Amino acid sequence: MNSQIAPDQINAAGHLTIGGVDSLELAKEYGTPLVVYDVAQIRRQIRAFKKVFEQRQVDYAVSYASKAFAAIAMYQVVAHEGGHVDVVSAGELYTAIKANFPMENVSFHGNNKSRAELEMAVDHHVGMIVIDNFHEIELLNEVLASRDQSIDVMIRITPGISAHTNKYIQTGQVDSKFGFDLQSGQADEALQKILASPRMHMKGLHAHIGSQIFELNGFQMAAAKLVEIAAHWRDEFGYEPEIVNVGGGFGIRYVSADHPLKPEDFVAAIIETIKEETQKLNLKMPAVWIEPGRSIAGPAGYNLYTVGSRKDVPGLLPYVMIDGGMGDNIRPALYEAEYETVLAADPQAENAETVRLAGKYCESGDILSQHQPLPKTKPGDVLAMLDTGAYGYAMASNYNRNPRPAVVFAENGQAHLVIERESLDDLVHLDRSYSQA
Ligand SMILES: Cc1ncc(COP(=O)(O)O)c(C=O)c1O
Ligand SMILES: N[C@@H](CCCC[NH3+])C(=O)O
Repeated sequence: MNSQIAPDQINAAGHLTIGGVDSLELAKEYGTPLVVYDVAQIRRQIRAFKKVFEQRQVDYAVSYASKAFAAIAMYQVVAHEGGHVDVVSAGELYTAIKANFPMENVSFHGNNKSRAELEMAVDHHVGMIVIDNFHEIELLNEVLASRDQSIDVMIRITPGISAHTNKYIQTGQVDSKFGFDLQSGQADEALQKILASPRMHMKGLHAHIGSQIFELNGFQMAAAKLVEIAAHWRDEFGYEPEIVNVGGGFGIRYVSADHPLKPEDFVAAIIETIKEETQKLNLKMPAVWIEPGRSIAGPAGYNLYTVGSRKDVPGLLPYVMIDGGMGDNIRPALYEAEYETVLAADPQAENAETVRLAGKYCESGDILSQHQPLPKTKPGDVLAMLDTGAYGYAMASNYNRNPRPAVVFAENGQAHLVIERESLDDLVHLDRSYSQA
């Protein structure tokens, strides 16, 4: 029995439902592999984050880190819930623009924003640029001057905290490509440059220590560090930040061995730390911004796959092959990420064996799950992999020229196609013939 499946997610036929829609019907109608979001879960999590701030009467923004899953429909849901978003590329910004997302609630991040990206952000009146390096300060000044405009900015600092998570998704340690270093005085220098620019309105400071973090301690240390810098800036430069942005990174449960705090409990503890530290240092309580990606998109997502072939080797775990794989979810291959999977037709069925769920890509590393207990499956059975909503479709590729899956939003018993499945023609539509002499 899978503890992640709530009893009300099983319908009278015994099938898994997502957003009140039968998962087998979804597979039949839209085909597999298919990404399905339970939209109510997205809303619930954004609301839970907002509530933590509202209960404490702290000014805030819940800024969804849209790199976790960016799609017009997703920006629309976040806008409807009153969230902000952070974007990290022209492509994410363009998608937000297409969704009519309120530009004043967009923050633009990135360690190597191009001039074209900064121009796009300025021309669309993006609410906040999170400045990452000295080159960007110069570029942004030039872009603003060329348009006779000004913009709100924050400084991203590297807090010097090594979060306990996969090293590929740590970002707060001293040796990181993101943000201004503290010890060497780079952050102070950046502040002075920005304060000296009449076109940049300095609003606050930002740190993000990494992703899929379970320990509270790292977040509290980062929050305390940000307040310490705020006090230092006040004392040294007469500048007091209005906003402290603590980033995202709140870990979620992928498998039953994971026991993270609720995402909103991480945030509650962070707010308390900021309150205590600002009181100690006699600072005004700043607005607190968070940037959760995974905790909003992850648990809401399900990947549906159809079982195909199978390979049994005596003494080894069988391979059960599915019609997707590393092209729609690179995380197991990249981070040894783990997931749980159930049989869509009977998610609480007795398990009969432990298998490896292998994708269809020409890579031995294309194994989505190394040890998944399942009932005995047969070709044609639909499997639902849980918690795939963050960095799954967002990191999808066309490796082996496989089309990327469709994405469906399910809510109140209704399914809506929000990203079409790529066609074979889509795969070649950028190709041009080469006429050989
Ligand atoms: C600056 C920044 N903010 C927010 C996030 C979102 O992190 P997560 O999806 O772990 O909440 C990331 C990704 O790690 C990030 O780099
Ligand atoms: N893509 C990573 C998270 C990176 C977050 C981006 N800063 C993951 O799947 O876990």
